[in-house]
Amino acid sequence: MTTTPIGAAARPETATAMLDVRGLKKVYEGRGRTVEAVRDLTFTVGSGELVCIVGPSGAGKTTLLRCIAGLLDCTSGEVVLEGEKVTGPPPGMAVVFQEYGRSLFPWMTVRQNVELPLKEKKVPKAERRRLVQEALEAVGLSEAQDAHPFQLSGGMQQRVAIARAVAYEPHLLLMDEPFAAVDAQTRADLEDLVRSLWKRLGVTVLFVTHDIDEAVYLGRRVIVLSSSPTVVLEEVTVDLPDERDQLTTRSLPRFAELRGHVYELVQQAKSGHRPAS
Ligand SMILES: Nc1ncnc2c1ncn2[C@@H]1O[C@H](COP(=O)(O)OP(=O)(O)OP(=O)(O)O)[C@@H](O)[C@H]1O
Repeated sequence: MTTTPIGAAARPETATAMLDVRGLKKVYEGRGRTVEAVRDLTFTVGSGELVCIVGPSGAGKTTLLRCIAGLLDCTSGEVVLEGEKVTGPPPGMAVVFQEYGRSLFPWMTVRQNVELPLKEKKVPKAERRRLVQEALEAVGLSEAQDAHPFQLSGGMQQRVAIARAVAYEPHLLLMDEPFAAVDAQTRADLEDLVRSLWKRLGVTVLFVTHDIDEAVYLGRRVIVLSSSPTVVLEEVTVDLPDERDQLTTRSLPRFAELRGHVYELVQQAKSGHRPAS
């Protein structure tokens, strides 16, 4: 029985906006085909928040992340990061993709992979060494720094990708279905890793996932997208205790209520439901 209503989240009034997505629209055009992937998306992510985005397959989640990351031009609307309009990959952002196998360089060691963006950022050598060491320790991979990616499990490779993003000291960390390709146990461990890094480093995280349980477990807020052409269906506040662990949190009645609510929204989205404008 629901005792506390679940509803649209209040905007984080107190938090400074780290990310502002305003009226974002993306239409793909080419080869005589036009696809309106994202119709009109507006939302804010406050500094230090961990926000998850869920939506049906093809809802435009990857398109949205690519626009935020400055890898894709939006058709209209804008993305503003820390007050600056995004027109290309911004310096304060790091992205972790689903395909860790393709995002790591196989000929480089773990340490070299993590260090590479820092070299590009022209971080001095001693500072680079410290950042790489700290990031590898944070993801539990200090021992594997001289290994090559192919010598590691999928979960460990994804930890390397996370370490690389963390070492870069981003203000905003974008994660695009980062755990979709790992087994359930590894996924649970990586979810806890993301929460602990988020709490420890104070980084703002925008996490895209297909998995409703994962979104509710990780986020303080879940933004549910409609099916394509995409708009925000609802922003759900996750009012679960901040101290989360896989067993206790997932057994809470409130967790079940929130998961049920987000599940219903995603089902509605699949059947083409759109919010009243
Ligand atoms: N480069 C492209 N050219 C044309 N259409 C595209 C392109 N990339 C994506 N699309 C279309 O845009 C829509 C949204 O795709 P997108 O990959 O962003 O969705 P998604 O929510 O990330 O999907 P999934 O959850 O299945 O990964 C889809 O209809 C897709 O076919």
